[in-house]
Amino acid sequence: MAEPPIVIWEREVTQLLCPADLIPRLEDALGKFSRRDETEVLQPLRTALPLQKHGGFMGLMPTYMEKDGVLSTKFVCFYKREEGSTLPAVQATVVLLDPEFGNVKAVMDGEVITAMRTAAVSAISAKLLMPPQAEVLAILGTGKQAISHYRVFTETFSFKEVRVWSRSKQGVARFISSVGGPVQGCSSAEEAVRGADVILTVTGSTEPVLLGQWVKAGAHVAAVGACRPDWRELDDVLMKEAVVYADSREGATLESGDVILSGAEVFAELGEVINGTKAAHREKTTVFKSLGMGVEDAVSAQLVFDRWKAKAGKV
Ligand SMILES: NC(=O)c1ccc[n+]([C@@H]2O[C@H](COP(=O)([O-])OP(=O)(O)OC[C@H]3O[C@@H](n4cnc5c(N)ncnc54)[C@H](O)[C@@H]3O)[C@@H](O)[C@H]2O)c1
Ligand SMILES: O=C(O)[C@@H]1CCCCN1
Repeated sequence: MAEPPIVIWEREVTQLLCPADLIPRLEDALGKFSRRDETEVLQPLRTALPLQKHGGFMGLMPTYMEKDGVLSTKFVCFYKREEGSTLPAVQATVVLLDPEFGNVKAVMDGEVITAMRTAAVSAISAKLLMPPQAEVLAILGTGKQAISHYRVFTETFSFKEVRVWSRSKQGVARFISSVGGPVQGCSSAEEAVRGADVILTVTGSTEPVLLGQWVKAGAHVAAVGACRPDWRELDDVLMKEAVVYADSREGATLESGDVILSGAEVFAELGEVINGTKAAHREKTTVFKSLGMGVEDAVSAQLVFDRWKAKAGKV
């Protein structure tokens, strides 16, 4: 009889995950994914079940890493929320299974995993693609992803200036008090991004919030929101001018409104740059379109599980 699954929830996941540990594991996972070796990473395109009545979707994100012995699925519900809504935009749970016996080993909070791994992958895109001596970071959006991105980026890089914009002044004020570090609130997205070397779009917007005419030549944009074919964060000018990278070429061409509706070509996956099979055009304006992948959740959940067992003396 298999042991009942352990439950590892938000506080413990937060204590067990840190960017310094996550980033190398995610770089390894992105490279394995882009090699398309099914014994390394088996990750079908996620299922997105429409929750019509509530303006959302339930995503099912299975991943199997045969060589590493990792089997997981993330269940994630994500919604387009109206301004002033107090409902969460994203709710997630990650299940880690034993691939040989099929039993569930652990059930974990997916909020912290999603927030941390998404920010860590954006940081990997910046490591590879931002201009040398990048000094100014601009963040558009002030929610969960904005906070995790602020924390990972300020731990990983040393920017001289960090700016933030939100569609509400209250959002900016809440963000500044949440992060507890140096950041300048801006009254418009244009004010935040003009002259910035790295721009993070982490909004729930379905229309462009970042216009190409505001973006400095050679800047790097990590676009995290707008993960549906008819949702946008970036305008056509930026998508046409930039060299576009993605976590998954298939994900971007089937799920990203910024790619689909602009007709932009995906030049490379981050994993291809990590594997050395595609160039990092740091000298050009670059966009990393992040959709999110199950393999990122799988390696994050395995790290949490390993750390939990070590802490409980169960290695
Ligand atoms: N790429 C990935 O792997 C990944 C992972 C998780 C979430 N996401 C996406 O990232 C986005 C942010 O997620 P979150 O968890 O931070 O959500 P959140 O609700 O915590 O924050 C959303 C932020 O966007 C702002 N916003 C919402 N609608 C807007 C609009 N129309 N114009 C301008 N700003 C607007 C909100 O004010 C808030 O500051 C969502 O679109 C979510 O689906 C992507
Ligand atoms: O990969 C993820 O976790 C996110 C969930 C929200 C929609 C975009 N993808």
